[in-house]
Amino acid sequence: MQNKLNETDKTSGSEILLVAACHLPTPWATFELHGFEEVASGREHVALTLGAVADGAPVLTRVHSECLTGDALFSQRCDCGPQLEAALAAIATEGRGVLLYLRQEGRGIGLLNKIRAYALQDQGADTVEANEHLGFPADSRDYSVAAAMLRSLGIATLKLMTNNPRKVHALERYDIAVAERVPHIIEPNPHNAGYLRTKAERLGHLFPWPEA
Ligand SMILES: Nc1nc2c(ncn2[C@@H]2O[C@H](COP(=O)(O)OP(=O)(O)OP(=O)(O)O)[C@@H](O)[C@H]2O)c(=O)[nH]1
Ligand SMILES: [Zn+2]
Repeated sequence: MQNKLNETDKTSGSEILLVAACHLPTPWATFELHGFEEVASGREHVALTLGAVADGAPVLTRVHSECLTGDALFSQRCDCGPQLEAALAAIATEGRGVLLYLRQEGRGIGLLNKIRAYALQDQGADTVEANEHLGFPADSRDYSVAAAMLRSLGIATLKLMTNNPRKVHALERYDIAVAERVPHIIEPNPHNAGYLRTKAERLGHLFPWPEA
């Protein structure tokens, strides 16, 4: 691990620095936690790995975008928290895998703008309309930093846990191969059913949306 510290990756469009790594015990497994800095923006991202991920075989992978409300505050407006837990559990069951935790909150618009978007949704807008009303695209995320982090960890081929085909294509654009898309579907609740329906109908997510 030590010899990888301070390694940079400029090949994917994002220059990153692997700053430090440590063990991270969790309820599912003791992962290795790798802390990265995105040089241009100073944004800090982390990766959790388990097992020998750099051996060339496809790696069970979750590329998770930050959702403070869902990941840390138990929000039921979205499916992020349960998806995060399910991904860590799946990697632990497999005994090998990686979870990238990317600091692109609110599909890239940031926490406070996401709260603005939620306020508009409280008035009846859907998640796409709310972003557009605020002057943002429906999804501003960029996966070049994800590709750089994967490369730094020695990972080139994924079994990617996602329902979002645009995430698959975005990673492939940065020369990360997705050998398999693994559906990552969470049972809906009464608060997120509309959000999941909009993701299916307007954002192209691949899951059957709940009946109204
Ligand atoms: N702007 C905005 N962002 C949201 C909203 N709800 C969740 N998010 C953000 O959306 C991101 C998660 O993206 P999702 O669209 O739920 O899922 P995904 O990552 O594209 O796809 P999966 O891999 O299938 O989970 C996180 O950064 C959340 O903070 C919302 O209503 N508005
Ligand atoms: Zn969320």
